[in-house]
Amino acid sequence: MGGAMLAGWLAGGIAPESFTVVDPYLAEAPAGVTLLREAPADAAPFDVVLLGFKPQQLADSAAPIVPLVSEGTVLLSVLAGVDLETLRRLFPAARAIVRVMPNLAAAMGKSPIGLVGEGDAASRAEVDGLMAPLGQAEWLTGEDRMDLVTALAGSGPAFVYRMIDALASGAAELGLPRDQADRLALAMVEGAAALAAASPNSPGELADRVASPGGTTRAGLDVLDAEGRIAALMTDTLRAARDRSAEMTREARARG
Ligand SMILES: NC(=O)C1=CN([C@@H]2O[C@H](COP(=O)(O)OP(=O)(O)OC[C@H]3O[C@@H](n4cnc5c(N)ncnc54)[C@H](O)[C@@H]3O)[C@@H](O)[C@H]2O)C=CC1
Ligand SMILES: O=C(O)[C@@H]1CCC=N1
Repeated sequence: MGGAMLAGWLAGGIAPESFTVVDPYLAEAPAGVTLLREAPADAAPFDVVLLGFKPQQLADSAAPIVPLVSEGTVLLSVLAGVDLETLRRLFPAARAIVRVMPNLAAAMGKSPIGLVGEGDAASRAEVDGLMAPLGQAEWLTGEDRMDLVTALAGSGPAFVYRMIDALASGAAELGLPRDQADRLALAMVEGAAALAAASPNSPGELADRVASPGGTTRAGLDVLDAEGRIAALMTDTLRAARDRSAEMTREARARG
């Protein structure tokens, strides 16, 4: 995820020389970006530090980063299920701590981004500026909403990919060659999403616009909508992801 954000920042015109990546395993960093295998022991604190490792690594990986975070540092975390309280306990000096929930489309400047954090208006404006090249950022009114936004914005692409795959599988099952079904399903979703993004109408309205009375689309929508199937499936999917995020938050707190 950190690599996708870095790609988005570089594509947005930020100089590669302004980034330092600390990663013990990453094969290489983009040209001009400094890649270190461990946090530098003697470096001055950074203006912005982004935590991008796995949530389960936080307790072990935080210590070498603590000296890089001072009263002048904005600490950003993309770690799912790690709350502000846990981050503040580990990084007491930070000027501001902000949880950021993007997805991999940040590399193309197309990510939804949920934000929640502490800090003054100046810190928030700084974070808004940093997020601008990555996609559409929105501040959440409470941290309790971050679990759900993690499910929707963070995990959401996987749910959509599963649906594209299911559409192609269904078309293959019904007779199309699989590779052709894959191409047509993907092109259809790309076009439908672009159209919806550019339209003043809601996706719900657009679905009804595609459906001619008594036509093919209505026959298909009737299957999706029967007994609230699609709505219940999506709600259950988001609920499971949201609840796992809440559970991870409790686990991270217990790890300290
Ligand atoms: N994959 C996704 O779409 C999203 C992931 N996230 C969050 O992003 C974080 C990373 O997830 P992914 O990018 O999927 O995992 P990943 O495995 O692709 O990236 C993790 C990176 O951390 C590095 N790493 C391992 N130990 C380290 C250490 N001690 N210090 C510094 N770096 C270390 C790894 O070498 C790797 O490059 C997680 O906290 C996850 O919750 C958030 C939103 C979306
Ligand atoms: O699956 C995960 O836990 C991470 C957070 C959101 C997307 N990937």
